[in-house]
Amino acid sequence: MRYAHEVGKVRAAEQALMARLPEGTLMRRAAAGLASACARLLPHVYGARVVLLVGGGDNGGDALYAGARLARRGAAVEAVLASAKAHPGGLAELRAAGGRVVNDAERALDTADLVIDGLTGIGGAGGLREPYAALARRTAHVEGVVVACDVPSGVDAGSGRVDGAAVRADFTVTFGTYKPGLLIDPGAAHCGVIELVDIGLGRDLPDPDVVSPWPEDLGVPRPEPESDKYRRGVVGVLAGSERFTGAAVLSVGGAVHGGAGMVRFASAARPVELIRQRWPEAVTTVIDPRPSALERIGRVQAWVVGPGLGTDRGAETLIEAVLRTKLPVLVDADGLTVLSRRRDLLYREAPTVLTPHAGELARLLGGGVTREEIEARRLEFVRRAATELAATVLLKGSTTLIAEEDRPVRVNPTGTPWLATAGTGDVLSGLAGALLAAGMSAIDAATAGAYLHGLAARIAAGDPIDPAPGLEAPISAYDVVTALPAAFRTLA
Ligand SMILES: NC(=O)C1=CN([C@@H]2O[C@H](COP(=O)(O)OP(=O)(O)OC[C@H]3O[C@@H](n4cnc5c(N)ncnc54)[C@H](OP(=O)(O)O)[C@@H]3O)[C@@H](O)[C@H]2O)[C@@H](O)CC1
Ligand SMILES: [K+]
Repeated sequence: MRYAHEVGKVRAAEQALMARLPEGTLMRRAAAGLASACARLLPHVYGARVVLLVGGGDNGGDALYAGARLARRGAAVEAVLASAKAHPGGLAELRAAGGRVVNDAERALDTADLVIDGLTGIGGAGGLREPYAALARRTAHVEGVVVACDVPSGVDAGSGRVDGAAVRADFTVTFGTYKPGLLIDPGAAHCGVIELVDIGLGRDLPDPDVVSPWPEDLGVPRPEPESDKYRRGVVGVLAGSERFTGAAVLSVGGAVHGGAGMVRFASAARPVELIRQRWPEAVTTVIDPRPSALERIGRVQAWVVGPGLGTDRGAETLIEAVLRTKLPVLVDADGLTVLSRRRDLLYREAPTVLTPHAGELARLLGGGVTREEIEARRLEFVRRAATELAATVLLKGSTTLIAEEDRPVRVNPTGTPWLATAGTGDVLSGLAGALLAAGMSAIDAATAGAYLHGLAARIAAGDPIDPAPGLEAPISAYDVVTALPAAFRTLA
């Protein structure tokens, strides 16, 4: 896992450690890490043109000390000061090493091989003011490599929020621990490649607030030689209606390719007929929306309910029946709309996974919360939703977040903008439901489901190893289903 801590906790850990170390030690460690990362990015340090963008806080201090180190190795280092308060010790060290302060930012940036963005770090608050904002914007036209010190300036370190101008870095060298804003969009998209420099915070850091899994953290079960279809998990899918049939096909597709030992599908006559044709491996039952409907379907280990189900009384009856069982349930799409008027159904003993996008979550939370507010403050709202709705909440978006009360929020590292297309959410519901039925915990099934879904989309859209922008192609939700086996194979 990659671990991230809220800014207040980073500061507390830094203070605890600083109290035991000679003054300035931490900044020197940070600057040494930053300078050596920059040196690796340059073909030659000697003779390279390096420009420092320096704000009035310690982030600027780090940049100045790193610049001094590069100057001592023969780089031509120029500093552009955005504030009259630039770190005095750092400035003195840069000058002593042969670096200089310049006023003509345009000229310096035009010819830079490498730019260190030291405008703001964890102390940045709100949208960037001038002249910081103009300098941040100007970095978009730099031909050299842009390296952000700790956090790309203009990105809110705690949340990833970007309010106006922000640096888009090729590399971000961050200190001590990741910050949530480096892992969550739009901030994440401003970081480029992130390198974590250990400055010794280790034992002073508490449990993380946000984590992002590596493939080896996912714990997706593999069938044992003696596994039969029941042991691998039977997932029940209640989806589709006479009017909406496509969502059912996609959800069952996600479940079939999600490793379920068996998929039981129950719905109205038309979607059942379609599933029989498209997914003959599913066991189907035509049901009426009655409280006793589940009895006819047979035994399952987890339920998926909602995609294409409609939002009428019949859909509500089925959702109520499923949520009254003692089995894990994943509710998606129309199921979420029904739940927004029946939140009473959520307070149950067995695990519930909700998979809303921001609009659906706004409806579920109620109280005047808007989609725009959720999109701007996704971390805060996913946490709040997990607590208020007593469920595992997977909030879809350009970075999918997964929250459960009293646990670090998980950030999904896979995905592609091409995933924002109709029907992909239905695939995720079946996939995560199959993982629930296989015995994974709610948060692990949601995390692994989001990971595999995002990776399958990348595989379908283009090159999964080097997804260079421009080389990817549009995908359909069905392409995501088809690419799921390739996504699973990467976990082997
Ligand atoms: N603590 C440690 O031990 C260690 C800390 N380390 C480093 O320190 C960094 C944190 O330093 P920090 O606390 O000084 O804050 P920082 O990020 O430089 O920002 C403050 C400056 O930005 C300015 N500013 C803020 N918002 C603005 C806006 N919207 N628009 C424009 N300006 C704005 C603000 O201006 P002011 O409000 O004062 O006018 C002030 O000048 C951290 O990220 C890491 O790099 C490492 O060396 C490891 C050890
Ligand atoms: K910065």
